Amino acid sequence: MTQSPQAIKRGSARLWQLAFTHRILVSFACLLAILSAIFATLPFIAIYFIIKAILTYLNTGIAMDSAQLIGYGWFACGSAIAAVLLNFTALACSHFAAFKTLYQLKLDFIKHLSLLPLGFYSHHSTGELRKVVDENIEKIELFIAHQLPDLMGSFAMPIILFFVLIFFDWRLGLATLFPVILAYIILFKSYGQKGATKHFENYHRQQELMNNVSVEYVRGISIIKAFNLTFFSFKKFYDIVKTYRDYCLKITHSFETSMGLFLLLLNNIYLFLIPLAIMLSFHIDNYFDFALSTIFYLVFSVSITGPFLKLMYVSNQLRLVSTGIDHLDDILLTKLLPVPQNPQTVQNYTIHFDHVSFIYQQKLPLAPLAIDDVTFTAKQGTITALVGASGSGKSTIANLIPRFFDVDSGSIKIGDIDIRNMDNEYLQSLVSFVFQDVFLFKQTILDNLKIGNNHATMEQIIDAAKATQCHDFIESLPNGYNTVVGSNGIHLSGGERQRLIFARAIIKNAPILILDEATAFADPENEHKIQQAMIALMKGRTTIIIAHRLSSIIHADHILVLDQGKIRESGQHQTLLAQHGYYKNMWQSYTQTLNWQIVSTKSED
Ligand SMILES: Nc1ncnc2c1ncn2[C@@H]1O[C@H](COP(=O)(O)OP(=O)(O)OP(=O)(O)O)[C@@H](O)[C@H]1O
Repeated sequence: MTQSPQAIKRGSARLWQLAFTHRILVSFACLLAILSAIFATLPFIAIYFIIKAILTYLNTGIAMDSAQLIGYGWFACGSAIAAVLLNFTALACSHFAAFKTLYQLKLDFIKHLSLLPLGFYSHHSTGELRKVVDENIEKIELFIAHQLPDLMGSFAMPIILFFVLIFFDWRLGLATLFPVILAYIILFKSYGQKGATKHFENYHRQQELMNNVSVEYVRGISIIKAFNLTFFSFKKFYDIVKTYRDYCLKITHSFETSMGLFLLLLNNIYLFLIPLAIMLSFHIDNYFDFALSTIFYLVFSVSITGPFLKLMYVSNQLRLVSTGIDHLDDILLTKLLPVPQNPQTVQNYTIHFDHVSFIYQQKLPLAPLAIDDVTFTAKQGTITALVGASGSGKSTIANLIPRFFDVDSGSIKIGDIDIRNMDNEYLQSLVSFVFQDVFLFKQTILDNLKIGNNHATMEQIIDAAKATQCHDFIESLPNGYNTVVGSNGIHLSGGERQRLIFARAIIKNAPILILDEATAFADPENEHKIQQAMIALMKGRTTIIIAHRLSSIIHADHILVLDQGKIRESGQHQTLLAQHGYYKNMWQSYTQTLNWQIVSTKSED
């Protein structure tokens, strides 16, 4: 089912493409649904003949043929049962096809997500992705399993009705069909009205946005409580809910008249039928046949409403599901990073940036360069520190090395090989990335450490844990390395979690380390332990460290001072200080802040 972007159709065309993925099964389901619709009309025909027999008896006194009447009765029952059974089998087939399609689609989606560049996740929240996976794919399943057979039955029904209605008395038939046709003209006109499609699209997008923000809101509830914020102070959420409500109202208002008329006409067909029957009654010769037809049409008109309402409901759903699919495809169409034809491997781990520029929002004409013509070399086994003000481009440089994004110009090489010429899995195996945000899975500590390397021996794991100052606290836990993180009140401090992540990186044993220095957990004991863990981690690796405290990088082999995406100064700590430039100013501000902390602490004493 995985398709090239060009092969993917949009909107309802795409929905049909998906619906008929399992063509034979779905076609069979549709055929059975149509047959079920035909069988569902047969009891009415039997009823016609039963009424005819009764009226003939009342009119002429000729005795009714009871065997024939019972035959009609059995025919009506048999047809109704056949209609139910056919519908049941149609639904069984459509469900089977739907689950198969759903399964494949989810697999494709998850596979695609796993292949997307990691930078994709900085633009898409978990709430958004969850909605796309859960809701839109579920809607497709619902459409194929239920609504498609309904739609086929509902499409077949008007055609069958047309012939049945015209067959007995074409004038009464047209009088019955007239309000139905009028109802649909009114409804489709309102669908086509200016802005209706836009309202639907906006409604859908707003629903998605509300979903994302509500996830954010729930996640941030502790902060709201801690800062004693009221619901209304969480303005973003409130505004989005309000806008969503506005779109709901807009849609409701734009369809309120047409929908009202639609329902009024469909539910009151007799209002057209009876006056016409009265008018015609003055011009007919055979009252008996005419009365019979009129009764038949009055009975039959009641049963027409159901299928037509279903048709309306299913076409609405079709529109919603199609919009949902477009959102799904927007993600499926996100370009994967190009894969090299002849992937290369490296001989050494020196990183070289050659005139690299990068922009995040390429689609925006005036979007600034996050990285602007950056050139530097981080020699194998050395420590390169990135310093600079917030937004100067430190994280961007770090993110470009494992190809979270591809550069817009220039190149990044590891051991003289352009990273775009490497197999992505191979590149990831070369780099350990240690983020500030520490994320541990709700699994055992051992499992969390083994994420670094599933084949690591217990000895290697313990060695890594010892080097990063984790072993002692792990041993003190009730089940040691088999303690589940977050279970039974087991809570790890921020510093402990940070050190576990360091141990995991050591276990991965990648030759390149990208380290986003943690600024939290800076109490003296923890800081000392974290420093020791960091030294163990950096040993022998080509390290790029995003430094937030200048004191931690004074021994770095190379310091890059960034300013607005450009390298403003570079060199070692002492060399940079001797230049009396930007770095010196940063250093002075930094040391002043430290002194201020000491002074203020003293003054408090
Ligand atoms: N995902 C993103 N989408 C769009 N722009 C981004 C994204 N991430 C960063 N930027 C922009 O790119 C520029 C460089 O950001 P970057 O995160 O690299 O800076 P930084 O020096 O690491 O900042 P900090 O120290 O605050 O983390 C900034 O202008 C930032 O707003």
